[in-house]
Amino acid sequence: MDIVTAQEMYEWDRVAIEEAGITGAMLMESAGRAVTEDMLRHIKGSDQVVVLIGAGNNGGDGFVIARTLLNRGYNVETWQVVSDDKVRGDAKTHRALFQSSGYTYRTDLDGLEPSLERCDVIIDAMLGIGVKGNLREPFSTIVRQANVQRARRLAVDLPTGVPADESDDDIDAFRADATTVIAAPKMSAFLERTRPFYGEWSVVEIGLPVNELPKTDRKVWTREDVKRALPIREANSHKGSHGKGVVIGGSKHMPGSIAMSARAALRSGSGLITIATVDSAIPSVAPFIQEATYMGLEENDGFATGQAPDLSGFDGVAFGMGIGRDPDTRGLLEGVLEKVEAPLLIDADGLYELPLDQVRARRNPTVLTPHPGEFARLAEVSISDVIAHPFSLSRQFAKEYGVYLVLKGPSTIITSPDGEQLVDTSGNAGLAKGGSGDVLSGVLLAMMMQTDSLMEALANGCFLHGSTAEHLTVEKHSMTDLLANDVIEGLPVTFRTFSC
Ligand SMILES: NC(=O)C1=CN([C@@H]2O[C@H](COP(=O)(O)OP(=O)(O)OC[C@H]3O[C@@H](n4cnc5c(N)ncnc54)[C@H](OP(=O)(O)O)[C@@H]3O)[C@@H](O)[C@H]2O)[C@@H](O)CC1
Ligand SMILES: Nc1ncnc2c1ncn2[C@@H]1O[C@H](COP(=O)(O)OP(=O)(O)O)[C@@H](O)[C@H]1O
Ligand SMILES: [K+]
Repeated sequence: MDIVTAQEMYEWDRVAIEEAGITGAMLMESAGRAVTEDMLRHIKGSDQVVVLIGAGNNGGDGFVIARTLLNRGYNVETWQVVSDDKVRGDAKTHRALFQSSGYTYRTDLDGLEPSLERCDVIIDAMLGIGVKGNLREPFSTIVRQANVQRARRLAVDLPTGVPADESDDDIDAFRADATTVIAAPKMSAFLERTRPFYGEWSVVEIGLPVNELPKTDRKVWTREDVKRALPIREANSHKGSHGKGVVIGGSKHMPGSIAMSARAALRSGSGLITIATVDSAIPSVAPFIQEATYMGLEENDGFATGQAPDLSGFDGVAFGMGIGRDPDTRGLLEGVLEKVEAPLLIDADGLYELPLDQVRARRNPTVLTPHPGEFARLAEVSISDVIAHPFSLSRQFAKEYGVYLVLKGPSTIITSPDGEQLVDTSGNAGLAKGGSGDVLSGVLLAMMMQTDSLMEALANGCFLHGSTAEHLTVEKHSMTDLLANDVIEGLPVTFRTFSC
């Protein structure tokens, strides 16, 4: 499923209208009808519905929605919140259709608040992708009034006040319980600051000529994508067919991280996993992971040091989990960056003082898996910049350093060195705990060794990790008590949902 910016959406509309010959009014009719159909899940026959209509085409959709609901016998009050002369083009056409169907709308805004207080459902068709900057009156007052009502709040395309794209503006917007998105999700549905305004969202098809539309290089990675792309275990496979991987990390006082990464990699189908860690950590880790083999690293004061060991013969390497930030570890990291020819994943403390020039110089794939704080440090920007502009900063960074970047968060954005982006929305706040990232690194390492497409491998890994947290918090745990180790032990159920 493509993710669009406002500009890309306008281009799709242009192609539909100018090249495919679908009229704007026709598109608005199908959009309004498709949105109504979707919204009916949230509307009961006895509900009093208020439809709020603005000046642009989002408002035009609102006239179609109001007419469709009225035609079907629902109780609807329709409010155009701008003066008549502001409504133009296709929206004006649909207002005329609304009126010629025998329906009336109100514009006396003094009476709006009591209506909002009385109603059961508020449909927001005030502003869509055309919003610019902070809300002006009367929108800001109406949004404030709507947001405090007990009524269910449903938004058309996107909640009024939420921009479609990345933005630095403060957000004052309609707080939807659910949003019916037209044709394709907009970037803001995945951004930390704007995503909560959407509530639960769904996408409706509106009759755009899908095969003629310019492709975007940004997509949501869905369960169907995972089903198609997950590696299949052939009946006659042997352990070598599924990857021989090594996880390098851990320190005397942090032996747990590397154990979790290794265990997650094994649970995710790796053929063989070697744990490379400081000698002093091996006795505490080994009893818990008998399936792994071990490689001792030289240590100084409990931290790994010395040269990189011989890592030829491995199909994948993950570096950094629990390795600590001791300056003496740097030589080991530099050796790994220089010598490893297999795909190399770097996470956690491995990202702390990462020599980016050396990363750029690598001829083989490098995957970096930062959370926003780690990425801000790597890209030399503030965390609030990362939160506001994760798509563009990720793309810029991945292209500049030639890396696969997995920027973690409630929506995880995976970017290839040529700028293609996949977004994983699985997971929940149960994962906001120490150790979740270590588990993810293990799952990703296993996936990287079992498929030719690194992008698909990374997206599959993120999805498996996140959807395991989702099913565990439904069936067995709460978001409060869920631990990283629970996620590892929950992976088998996730895999089983894909294996039949
Ligand atoms: N054929 C199509 O294109 C289709 C489009 N579709 C639908 O159209 C929607 C996009 O429509 P759109 O481009 O008309 O923009 P939209 O968001 O309705 O409003 C623009 C108006 O808002 C105003 N305004 C802006 N910022 C403001 C602010 N801060 N505070 C207050 N006012 C502000 C702005 O005023 P201006 O700044 O120009 O004075 C202008 O009057 C899209 O989301 C989808 O729902 C579907 O029907 C499918 C077919
Ligand atoms: N609120 C959330 N919703 C969905 N996923 C989340 C949420 N919080 C964290 N995660 C996921 O949990 C993992 C946390 O990784 P990271 O921050 O590196 O954890 P740690 O450093 O504690 O191991 C990432 O995969 C991230 O996407
Ligand atoms: K809207």
